[in-house]
Amino acid sequence: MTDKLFIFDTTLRDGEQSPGASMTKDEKIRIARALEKLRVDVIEAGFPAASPGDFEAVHAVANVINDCSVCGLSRALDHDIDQAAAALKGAVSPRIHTFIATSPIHMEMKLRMQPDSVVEQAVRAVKRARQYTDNVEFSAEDAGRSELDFLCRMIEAVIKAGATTINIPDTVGYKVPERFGNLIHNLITRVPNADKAIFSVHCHNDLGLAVANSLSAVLNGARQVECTINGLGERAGNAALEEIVMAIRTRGDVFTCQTTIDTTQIINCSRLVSNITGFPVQPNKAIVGANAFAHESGIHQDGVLKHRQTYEIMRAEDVGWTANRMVLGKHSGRNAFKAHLKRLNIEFTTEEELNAAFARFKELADKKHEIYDDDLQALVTDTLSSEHETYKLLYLRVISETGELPTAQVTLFIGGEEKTVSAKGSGPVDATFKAIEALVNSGASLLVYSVNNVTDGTDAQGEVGVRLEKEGRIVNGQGSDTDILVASAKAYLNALNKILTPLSRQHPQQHNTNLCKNVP
Ligand SMILES: CC(=O)SCCNC(=O)CCNC(=O)[C@H](O)C(C)(C)COP(=O)(O)OP(=O)(O)OC[C@H]1O[C@@H](n2cnc3c(N)ncnc32)[C@H](O)[C@@H]1OP(=O)(O)O
Ligand SMILES: CC(C)C(=O)C(=O)O
Repeated sequence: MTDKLFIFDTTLRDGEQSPGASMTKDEKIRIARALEKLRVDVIEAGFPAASPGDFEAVHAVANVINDCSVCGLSRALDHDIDQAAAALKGAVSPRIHTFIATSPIHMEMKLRMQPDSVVEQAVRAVKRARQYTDNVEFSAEDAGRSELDFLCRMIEAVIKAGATTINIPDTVGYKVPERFGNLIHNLITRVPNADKAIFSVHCHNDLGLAVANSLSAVLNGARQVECTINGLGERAGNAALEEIVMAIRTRGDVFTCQTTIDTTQIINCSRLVSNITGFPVQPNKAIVGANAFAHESGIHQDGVLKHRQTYEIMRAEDVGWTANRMVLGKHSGRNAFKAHLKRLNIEFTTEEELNAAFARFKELADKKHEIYDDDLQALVTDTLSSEHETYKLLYLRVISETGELPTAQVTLFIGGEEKTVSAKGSGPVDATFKAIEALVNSGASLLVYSVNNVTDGTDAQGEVGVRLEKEGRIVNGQGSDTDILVASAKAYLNALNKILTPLSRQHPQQHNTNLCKNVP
């Protein structure tokens, strides 16, 4: 007998708390649609009380998703709960998720509240949420460092108040698997009304143990796991959805539960999230890394050729990698192009968008031999995100020679007019950015510049990510092209187009000093 493990995806909420991963409403809708196809059970779409932009984004997601529950996070405060309820209006299955910290350090130092008042506030919050929906989740923030007796008391009280899901977060990623599993076991056996709720876990990856802790909890009775695509999330991130799901599926001999995830959608979701946030997936990342199913050494190749399972415990196709590729190139037509996009779950709402993407595809195919899925994803992101462009690149010429400062000549389309300028810089990218700034004068500062090749070979598309900051607001921009300088200019303009448009979501995090901002 197996039972169901619910998958609660929080890419759009905790994932978005990654410094620099803020998403616009449209980006959240695109990811939510992909998560619906992946068949997650719950999509946590945001924190409606955080900003008007996030409220709108949660509302929009709630109104386009039909096949899974849509959830909004709120503190244990009337105002936050009312905002969450209002944002979720129209959802087929709305869930309000309310939380309050239960560890001594959080209660004393952060909330500055007595434990009794914390229980009272939690009960009040759950009751208020229940006035809006019968699908209410309660989280005991920092449960991983909370005292067991107090946690039992709190959980019993909030279940009695109407919470239907009890989430046990390891908020700071402090637990180790055996202890975390024991905690879940103890809670489920000690709380008298535990059978009236589903126990859930939400693990952070500060010690690289988020997935291991989540799985240990599942072995001890947790039946919901909160996780994110690519493990995105606050600080070192959350448990990676793809790793949890594939571990449960691959080790059916160990786990007595199953998810209802369509695993073939995993790669599409991973690429989409990476593309939108500008956070690349490391090649050796489990399941979704480019090398996860690649074999390089002769002995491994020999083994796989003779019998695949000698070196593979999962099938690449089962998570959405294509085993037999239909090659897309400059001789391909619109139907093949559309078929590839359909497989990637990319849909255009208008014929113009499709035509623009097809024209860009043809341009790219003229420059490189083979177009891979990542190329398409990058190219389409460019097409979809160019809708609201105030600044558009028309022309770029960069001269770089030994012993001389590089010069960039840039022509931009700004508010209906073409404008050209030249500027020198310490490197070709620096010259390009300086020339753009000479025309735009944005006042933004560059926090991060990164380059990745999207596909292999010297004809690969380069994908550039930049992060700009202006008056505390941080945005990411992406651009892709076979010419790294053109990709850099596009990424910079993409970020400028976001930062100079009205604020959709202000991220609380101001700086990320771990990332490099040296510009060549
Ligand atoms: C572990 C997690 O991931 S929790 C979720 C984290 N996500 C976010 O913080 C979302 C983005 N946050 C925000 O936009 C803002 O912090 C807001 C809108 C939520 C609140 O902003 P502000 O009202 O300016 O408060 P600020 O963020 O400075 O401080 C948080 C306040 O909430 C209180 N608080 C924190 N958690 C809770 C809770 N669960 N229930 C009730 N109050 C809480 C704090 O004690 C503090 O109260 P104080 O102002 O009386 O000292
Ligand atoms: C609000 C809760 C679920 C959380 O994000 C955490 O504790 O990490």
